[in-house]
Amino acid sequence: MIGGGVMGEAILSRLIRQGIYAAENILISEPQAERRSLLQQQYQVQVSSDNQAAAEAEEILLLAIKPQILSKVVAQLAPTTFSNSHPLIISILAGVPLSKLESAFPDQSVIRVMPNTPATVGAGMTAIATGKNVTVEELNKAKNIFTAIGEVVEVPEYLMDAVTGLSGSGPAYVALMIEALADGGVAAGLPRAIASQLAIQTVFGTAKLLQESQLHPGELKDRVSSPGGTTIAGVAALEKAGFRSALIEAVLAAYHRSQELGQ
Ligand SMILES: NC(=O)C1=CN([C@@H]2O[C@H](COP(=O)(O)OP(=O)(O)OC[C@H]3O[C@@H](n4cnc5c(N)ncnc54)[C@H](O)[C@@H]3O)[C@@H](O)[C@H]2O)C=CC1
Ligand SMILES: O=C(O)[C@@H]1CCC=N1
Repeated sequence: MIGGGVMGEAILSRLIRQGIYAAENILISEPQAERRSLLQQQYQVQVSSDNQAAAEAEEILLLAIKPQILSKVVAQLAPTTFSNSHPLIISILAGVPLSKLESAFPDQSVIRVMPNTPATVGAGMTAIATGKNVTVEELNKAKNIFTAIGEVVEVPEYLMDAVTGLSGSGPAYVALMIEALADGGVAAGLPRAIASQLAIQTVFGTAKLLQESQLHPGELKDRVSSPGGTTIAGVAALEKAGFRSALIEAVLAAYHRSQELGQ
């Protein structure tokens, strides 16, 4: 793995916990010394400050750096890096298209994925788009990795920026909503800890109910909204504040930023 940050850690921690990879078979190249020691102490993975060491992986090379520095990182790898090894290259970089990845790693199998941070607890959502050199076996290997940390969906590459805007960035939108729900509870007199517990479990429970019942979200909203009751008063306040359009605009803003990052 090149890049041992938030998302890299989310993925490796779950893969180790699920027994998909043994810690000793994972090498993370990461320039921040404090990140290296945290990853080594917490997960017993191998760490290095040398990307070349990580790039010489035998099976999988997972790129988990910021999209803005991909070119710099690739330029620093030896031209002979892949002369003796052909790892499956998996990129989690927002916005970076397969065309750019394949020109950075000519003749290598490249897969573009968009995971998200709930992968840490095995509840991730990952979309996969495959490059032109990828075999069925390699695709299945990538699917197995990301299935171990949550749900997986295969999409055509042109949808990956939309995926990034929704599920890639989505945990931040939901966290913001949970924080605001708890604030509402505190405003109504609840102690912070109880307000947070109520907010988190309400969002978790509603998502679980929708996932298992296959109900349309609008149907669930109607079932909760008793005539003349409390819920419809809250829903009316949300509609007045443009809650829906705010979320739609958030996804679109992140989608457009993902497109920009891929330029
Ligand atoms: N944070 C998230 O929820 C998600 C992030 N991603 C993608 O994951 C990638 C990493 O994002 P985060 O983990 O959030 O960022 P981060 O900043 O937490 O992690 C990036 C890591 O790369 C390291 N780094 C910097 N320069 C480097 C170099 N030259 N060589 C090797 N490592 C270097 C940094 O020290 C840092 O630890 C990005 O491309 C992002 O688009 C994708 C899905 C979700
Ligand atoms: O904010 C970002 O750019 C990354 C990609 C999706 C979630 N975090």
